[in-house]
Amino acid sequence: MSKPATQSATQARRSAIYLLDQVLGENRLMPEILSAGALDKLAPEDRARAQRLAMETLRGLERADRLLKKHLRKATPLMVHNTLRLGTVELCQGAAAHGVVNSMVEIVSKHKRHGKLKGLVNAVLRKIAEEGPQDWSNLRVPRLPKWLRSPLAQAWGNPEMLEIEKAHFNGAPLDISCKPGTDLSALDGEALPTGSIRITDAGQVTALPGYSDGTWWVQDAAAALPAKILNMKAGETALDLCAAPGGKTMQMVAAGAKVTAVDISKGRMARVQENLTRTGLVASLVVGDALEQQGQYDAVLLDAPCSATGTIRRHPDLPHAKDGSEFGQLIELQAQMLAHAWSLVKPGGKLLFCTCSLLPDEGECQVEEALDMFPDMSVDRDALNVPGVDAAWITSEGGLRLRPDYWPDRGGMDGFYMACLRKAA
Ligand SMILES: C[S@@+](CC[C@H](N)C(=O)[O-])C[C@H]1O[C@@H](n2cnc3c(N)ncnc32)[C@H](O)[C@@H]1O
Repeated sequence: MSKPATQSATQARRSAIYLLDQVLGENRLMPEILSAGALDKLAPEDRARAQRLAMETLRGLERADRLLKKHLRKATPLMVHNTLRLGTVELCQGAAAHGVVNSMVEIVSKHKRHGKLKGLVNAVLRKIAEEGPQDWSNLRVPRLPKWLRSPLAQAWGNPEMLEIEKAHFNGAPLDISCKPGTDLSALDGEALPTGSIRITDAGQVTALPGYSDGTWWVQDAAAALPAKILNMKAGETALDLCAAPGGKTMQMVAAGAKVTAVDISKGRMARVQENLTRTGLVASLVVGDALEQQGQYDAVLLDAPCSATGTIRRHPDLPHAKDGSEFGQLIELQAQMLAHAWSLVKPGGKLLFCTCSLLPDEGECQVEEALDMFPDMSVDRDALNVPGVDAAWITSEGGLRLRPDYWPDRGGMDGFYMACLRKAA
């Protein structure tokens, strides 16, 4: 028998609070917490709801804290604070007050150590229910923490930074890539200029038409561009060096290329296999280090590990769980990977370097340095001539810079950098 709706909503909220405790207290990223099985016992709808609630709270955290500050005179334990933050975000986004307040009071009252604070939760959330929704919309768009805001504002400018933060706050729609010739009209989405299909308020992905037929897969419109730019032809060989979960591998296989997909993570490679099985596409899979691969390929695609700062719209946990201390190591690894990837490209072949980062050090600068280092490397500017690419996105060294504040009326795109590098024949 299914649980009553209120019980199920409270369960989802309790799990959302757990996710917030882990991100904000233990500096863990949501995918890491989820892959450790944190929500496995929940029904799929409750699991989706818990994740959505935690993400909405992280997006609105600055506003929630500003509203709560008025009502909290003493420091509250993190779990109780996160309960109040979640309650505040839900109330300010229009959820029914009695349901939210009762549920949050029940969650805290059952907590072994903090049960005695249920009165505080009740009193504060009742006040927020009265005044919060109006105050909420007058507050500024939440800003990134300084450690990340400063380098990004320096790279793109202060007004642009505000637009990027607006895009982060708005979250991301669902974008879809498909096999060539697929009819996706049943999805009722918007056809984007670059060829992806965009669905707003998609709900559960696995319930969308065509999911089980495997004709399409989820892939942000920006993330779909590297393989479009690489433009593989039937029968050509390609090495996808950091492949999981396999979006770009699937695009290249669907174009007819013979693809070898490499990823260092066995668990993430299992997701590539699942995706290939569902879509009926075939590639050779190698679990291993990109730096240890050998051979010669018509094309190499290097989607290097990076700060992932271009994906904050979909991963609002990132600025809260990280502090930028690993950036230096990542930049060094990207340079090593780029150099090794270059050795795997046949004469006359090409390397597509990309990162889902907003930091020029992980994009433009990597390519500028590689061009200085390798005399047989040049940028293939003609490769950027694909439908929907705006000339304003092309950088001085010949790469493509994408930012979350582009396409503002369409719902934005992930931040990405990519360049197609051609080896002399
Ligand atoms: C940005 S994700 C790749 C996304 C993928 N290209 C797609 O389109 O679906 C980066 C991947 O690099 C992998 N990775 C990190 N270090 C690696 C290494 N030394 N060798 C191979 N893969 C690595 C990670 O496991 C992760 O799956």
